[in-house]
Amino acid sequence: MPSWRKGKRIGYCLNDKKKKKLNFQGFEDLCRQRGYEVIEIDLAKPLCEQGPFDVIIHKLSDLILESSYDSQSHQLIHDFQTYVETYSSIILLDPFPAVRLLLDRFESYRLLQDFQKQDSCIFSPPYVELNSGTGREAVARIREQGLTFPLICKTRVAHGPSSHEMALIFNEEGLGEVSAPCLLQSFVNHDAVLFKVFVVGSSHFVVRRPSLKNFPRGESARRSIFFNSHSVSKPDSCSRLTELDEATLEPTPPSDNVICRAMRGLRSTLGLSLFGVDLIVEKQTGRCAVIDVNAFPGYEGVPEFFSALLNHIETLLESHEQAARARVLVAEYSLHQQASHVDKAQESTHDTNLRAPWLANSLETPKSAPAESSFFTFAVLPAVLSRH
Ligand SMILES: Nc1ncnc2c1ncn2[C@@H]1O[C@H](COP(=O)(O)OP(=O)(O)OP(=O)(O)O)[C@@H](O)[C@H]1O
Ligand SMILES: O=P(O)(O)O[C@H]1[C@H](OP(=O)(O)O)[C@@H](OP(=O)(O)O)[C@@H](O)[C@@H](O)[C@@H]1OP(=O)(O)O
Ligand SMILES: [Mg+2]
Ligand SMILES: [Mg+2]
Repeated sequence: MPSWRKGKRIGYCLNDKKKKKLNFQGFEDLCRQRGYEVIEIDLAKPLCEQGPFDVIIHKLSDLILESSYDSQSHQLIHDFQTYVETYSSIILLDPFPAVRLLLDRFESYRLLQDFQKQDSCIFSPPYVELNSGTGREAVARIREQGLTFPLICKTRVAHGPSSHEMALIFNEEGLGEVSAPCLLQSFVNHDAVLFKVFVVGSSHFVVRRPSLKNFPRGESARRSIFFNSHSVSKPDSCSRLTELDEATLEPTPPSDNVICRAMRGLRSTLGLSLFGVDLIVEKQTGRCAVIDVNAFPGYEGVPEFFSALLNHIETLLESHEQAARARVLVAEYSLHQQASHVDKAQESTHDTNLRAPWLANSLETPKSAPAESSFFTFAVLPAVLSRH
């Protein structure tokens, strides 16, 4: 067994629904077969009584969301965060600030807009944020930004049952029915096909799902359509809203190149390992649009999820161990340098019996050490490590 696997403990914290949907027991079994200890974290007990942990997997979106208005949840999240900061070697999948960002569509869509400026391989449809106010203000904002109908209205909060309640709006009158805080996004025709990209570390998996049908572009007299997103884009969704009115060819999935580039960029922009990205292909242009990003999604239709997750964990454990070993070697090298400075100093001060003040404490680092250590880290250490 490699040393980075030996005695390692993987903690997890998922609600019953998530455990059941993922059949998480299968993952526990896989981890135990490879020699890991797996611990289900009980949030009612202090973490220090349940640790130590090398890795923690969680979907604490409910609690993170509640922590902004509920003091008990705030305390739990605060204690959890303090614990992982205290034991900084713990690998947390995923860090709370990165997860928190995805719970707020205002924040995540702003980030997607910035992302498309850096990388034009995908785009994020234009939108306006409505913090408060009436339909009249919504009309003004839409006109100001030059957005055209139809629009899709999404709640600001991106997680939880009510976050999936949406509306399709076809005219200014329909804007009177939206309730802030929400976001109004340009509707992109995409032939009713959604590509869900499920990311696990550096791997990703693409799954095809049903999606909303095409609608004529421009303002129309149609009444707004209210729907729940889970009734249109789950594997077994069966809705009139996903039935195309016209016969069309199957849309071509986004190319591997586009998906790889976009996921690589999003992974580092978001600072997440476990997330899902919803992509659609614009009918008129063939461009690929990102319309949603979810933290730790369902991975439904990805039979490789557990093995990909464990591989990702093992890659992280191995690189953590390498980094720790490198730190030890740098420290040893630094001590060795100090010792040789001592020898030299003793030789040169032998006659007078004088010693440099910093030599009084042999653990004190001489001023030249950082430069030498960094030379050691970048030039010598890789060669040393490759021999270990
Ligand atoms: N800009 C858009 N243009 C066209 N269709 C869209 C757009 N945004 C969303 N949709 C459709 O609406 C559905 C729900 O939107 P979205 O993915 O943002 O909601 P969600 O509730 O966050 O979904 P999830 O369950 O994946 O978290 C999508 O699956 C897609 O069918
Ligand atoms: O079960 P969870 O609470 O994690 O639900 C997530 C759901 O997974 P599920 O498929 O297991 O329902 C995801 O579906 P897929 O993208 O994978 O289709 C997506 O809807 C997320 O937005 C949900 O996260 P939440 O809205 O709750 O933050
Ligand atoms: Mg979605
Ligand atoms: Mg979502």
